[in-house]
Amino acid sequence: MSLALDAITFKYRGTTRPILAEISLEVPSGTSVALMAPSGAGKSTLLSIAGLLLAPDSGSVAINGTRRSVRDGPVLLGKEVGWILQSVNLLARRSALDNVALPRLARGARRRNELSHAEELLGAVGLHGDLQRPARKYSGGEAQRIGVARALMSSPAVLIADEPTANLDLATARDVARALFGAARERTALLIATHDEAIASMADRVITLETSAAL
Ligand SMILES: Nc1ncnc2c1ncn2[C@@H]1O[C@H](COP(=O)(O)OP(=O)(O)OP(=O)(O)O)[C@@H](O)[C@H]1O
Repeated sequence: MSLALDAITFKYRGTTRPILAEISLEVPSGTSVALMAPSGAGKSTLLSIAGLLLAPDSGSVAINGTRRSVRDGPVLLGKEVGWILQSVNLLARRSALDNVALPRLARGARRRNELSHAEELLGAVGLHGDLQRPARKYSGGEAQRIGVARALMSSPAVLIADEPTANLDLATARDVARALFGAARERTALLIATHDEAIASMADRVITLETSAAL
């Protein structure tokens, strides 16, 4: 079991009722779960808890069977836990290959191996050809694909995607999502929040959060 949330309850300070109450879900390795909910229902909050950025009031998070807390977050972030957000923040002047490989190179990995792994992952998300072009020359959809490859570079046990296609037009968003699901399959446990039903339907399972009257 790669990601397991058990009875997560969370309330923001100053609010009266929990935004999340007793939420449990499991994302086995190699599978995906899409989280859908109306705006404000707590998707990002739940993702932050799953990604060890925010401590729940009660309940637990386990990654690969080991219970983890926010204290583990800084160590596991970008390694066992990968993130993909709405904006991808690439290094504009560095190549697509460098953007994907740099986090690993910065940790002392061997350049040749890492560049070849980066090329394989960029291929898995549909980017082929000249990967030496600076990142600023890629379109929004292509940049987000580079972000997906970058997040997969450290072979994270868990990949958390918070509305990763929200800044793209509908057709591009769905293409990028297809690439994301394809590349993540068999590599990681993917938990993705989205408002787009077509994207959610690409996941192995869809979970809908009910709106909580938190405030
Ligand atoms: N730091 C905070 N302090 C107090 N309330 C917060 C804080 N962050 C978020 N909230 C509130 O908690 C609720 C859930 O927010 P969250 O961002 O998790 O929702 P969401 O489902 O991801 O929404 P969206 O789809 O619009 O991104 C919202 O009502 C939000 O205003």
